[in-house]
Formats: sequence, C-alpha cells, structure tokens
Amino acid sequence: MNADTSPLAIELRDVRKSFGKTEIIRGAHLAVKAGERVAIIGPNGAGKSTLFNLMSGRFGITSGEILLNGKRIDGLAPYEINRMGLARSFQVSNLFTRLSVFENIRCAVLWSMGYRYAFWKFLADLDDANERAEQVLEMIKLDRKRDVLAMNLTYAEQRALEIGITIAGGAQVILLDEPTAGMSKSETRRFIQLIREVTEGKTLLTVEHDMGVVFGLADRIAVLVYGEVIAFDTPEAVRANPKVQEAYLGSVLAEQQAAAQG
Ligand SMILES: Nc1ncnc2c1ncn2[C@@H]1O[C@H](COP(=O)(O)OP(=O)(O)OP(=O)(O)O)[C@@H](O)[C@H]1O
Repeated sequence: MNADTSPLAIELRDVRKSFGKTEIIRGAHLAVKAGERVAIIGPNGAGKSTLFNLMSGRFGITSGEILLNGKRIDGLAPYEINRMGLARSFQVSNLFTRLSVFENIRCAVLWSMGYRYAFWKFLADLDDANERAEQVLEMIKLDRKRDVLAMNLTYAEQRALEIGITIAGGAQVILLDEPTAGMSKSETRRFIQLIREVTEGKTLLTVEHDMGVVFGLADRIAVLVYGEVIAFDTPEAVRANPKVQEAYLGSVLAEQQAAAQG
C-alpha cells in the first residue's frame, strides 16, 4: 500500500481523446503530487501536447476525468482552469512582440487578476500589477531588459519571458511545453536552473525531448506511448524499465549519445 498521502495537484482518470475517428489519447492515467516536477516523454505523435491541451482546457476530452487539486476541470474553459491555478506555456511563441518586456508581464498579471476593460478596476489594480510584474521580472532575470521590446530579445530571453508570462498569475500548477527547444547546451543548462527557481514549491509538468533536461529536472517521468502512460516513476526506475527501453528510451538514448559524440 502507498503510505504517501501528499495531495494530488493534477489527476487524469482514464482520459480519452479522439480527433474524428482516430483515438489519440487512449485511457491515460496520471496522478501528480503537489510540488512534484514531472516530465512527460514519448515518441513523436504519442499525444504529449494533446495531453497538455486537455489539461489546460484548450481541447475537450472525449471521456474520463481530469482533476485539479481534487476538483473536476474537464469541460471548463481555459480561462476558468487558469483562474483555478493551472497555467501553461506553448511551443509556439505567445509574446506581444511589439510590447516591452515589462508590459508583456504586466498584461499577463492583469489578465490573471480578471481585469476586463473596467477602467476604475484597472486603476485600482495597477499598483498591485506593477509590483507583481517587477517581482516576476526579477525571478526570470530580465529586470535589466524591462523596457526592451520583446522582439528585440535573444531567443533564450524570449523563452524566459514566456515562462514569466506563464507564472505571472501565481498559478501553482505550471505546464511547460518543450521549454528549452532550440537552445544551445549552455543556454539549456542555465534555463533548467531558472525553471527550477521559478517553479520552486509549485507543481511542474514539462513535455520534453531532451533527455538531459528530463533527467536533470524531473522527480518523476511519465512515458506516453500511443496515448497511454506506460510508465510513471523516478528517472532511475524509468531508465531501467524494459518496457520503456523497448518502446522509446533505448533508441532515443542511443541517438542522443551518438549526436553528442559526433
Ligand atoms: N487538433 C487536432 N486535430 C486532429 N489531429 C490532431 C490535433 N492535434 C493533434 N492531433 C494528432 O494527434 C496526434 C498526437 O499529436 P501531439 O502533438 O499531441 O503529439 P506529441 O506527442 O506532442 O508529438 P511531438 O513530440 O511530435 O510534439 C498526432 O497524430 C496529431 O496529428
């Protein structure tokens, strides 16, 4: 019996999702504890991004249940799920490129406060929003770039700004879709550290292809193959799991090792 009684931050119960006649998520189960860092890995097309889209409410599920902090969220709109404490980043850039770094963060903060074009409310909230935006800028180490337009940042800085936008509202469950994609090795190393810092004490789920990032960041790894979670365990246990070796890791590790040597 499992003696660990930590509360669950996010739970998937027999989740299924079809696009037309094709079932992409085929009875996925996952139970992530509050404060855990989890990486979701798996072959291309396994359904990793789809799983994120289901958790964040971008797509509706076909059947099953998704719970956030013990409450059902399947069927809710993305903004409702966000206000309940789940925020996600996207593979594709989500920045306002013609706004400054500070304004990007402040927009995200105001949005999370439920600001909806009410001018009196906007004025009342502005001091709080400014303060929170400054805190986030420091956390993502872009305070010295606060007035730079987002389009003039380096690629790695833009990715950091995206993380800032994702955490701006104070969500406790953070979903990051390939946060280090396209970065050099040294940028990736620094970025893993940044992710660790800004998600300290929060629950983190990442979709990730880079095994260095996965093994450097995750407390537990979920392996998704053809829309099913075939393993969910510590990095060591996942690495040693023959089912995972056969379905995915064996070939990926060999490829990444060859690339590192070549
Ligand atoms: N909106 C959609 N409509 C139809 N099919 C979709 C849609 N979104 C995803 N799919 C299909 O679902 C499958 C899983 O896609 P998904 O992007 O979730 O995989 P993934 O594991 O994230 O892949 P990758 O590692 O390549 O990013 C793919 O076959 C994809 O074509």
